Amino acid sequence: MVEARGVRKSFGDLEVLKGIDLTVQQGEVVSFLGPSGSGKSTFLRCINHLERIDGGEISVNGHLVGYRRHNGKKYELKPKEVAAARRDVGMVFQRFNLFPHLTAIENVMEAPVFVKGLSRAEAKASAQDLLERVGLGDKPAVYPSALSGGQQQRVAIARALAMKPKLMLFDEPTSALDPELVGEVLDVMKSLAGEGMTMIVVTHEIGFAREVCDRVVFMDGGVIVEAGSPREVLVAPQHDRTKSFLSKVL
Ligand SMILES: Nc1ncnc2c1ncn2[C@@H]1O[C@H](COP(=O)(O)OP(=O)(O)OP(=O)(O)O)[C@@H](O)[C@H]1O
Repeated sequence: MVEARGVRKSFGDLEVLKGIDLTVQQGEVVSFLGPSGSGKSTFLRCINHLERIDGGEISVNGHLVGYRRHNGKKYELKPKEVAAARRDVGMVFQRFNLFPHLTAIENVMEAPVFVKGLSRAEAKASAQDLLERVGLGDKPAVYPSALSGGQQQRVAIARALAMKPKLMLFDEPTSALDPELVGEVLDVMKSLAGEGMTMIVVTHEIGFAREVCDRVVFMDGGVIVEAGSPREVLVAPQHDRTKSFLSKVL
């Protein structure tokens, strides 16, 4: 589903990604752990066309991110093609990013109506199903300001699912939540994982990484230091940098 080779990215003189290689199979759930500033969010944003990479290649579902190949040559995607490519990918951010002037159901309907051109009735029915799936079937008409952080994040997950993505990216989805609300969001993510969704999750929730993820990637200083099963990386890490990080967070 995701194939990254030698991905490099700098902001000015700051080299944030120094050659990332990663393959994520369909249905796999991969978590990214690492210290603040190690490049985890930047890598996710590169996968979703939110940042342009400076070197290497990423493909999602067989399509090169940012480019298409024709007769062996690479051509930069036009904005319309980028929009089409992004439909394969749903992303959930730390700070929900809901439209404050739209109700929960309108937030979920927005993209299917305006991007996919679905009728409002069709979009509304499937948005209601999605709200039910995230445990908010009774809140369609509520505005974000009247929802808790956990509820807003669950609406954000429903909104990302509304475009029927093949890959879901989560960028620290529980970091902005009060501790008592973290579990309800993780439960929704856990059930998505159980349904076979391919997911990449940047998180500081070690328990989620250990119990739900197929693979854990530890990143530091713009490189993948080690990757493996949750047991390999979290219980018996090989590298001092991983050990030192885990000793601070566990
Ligand atoms: N748009 C940008 N312009 C300039 N520098 C940026 C930009 N985005 C990220 N950076 C820098 O890139 C580095 C990596 O940031 P990134 O957000 O990817 O790290 P992270 O591992 O996700 O950290 P955190 O866990 O704190 O979110 C940081 O030093 C950050 O300040």
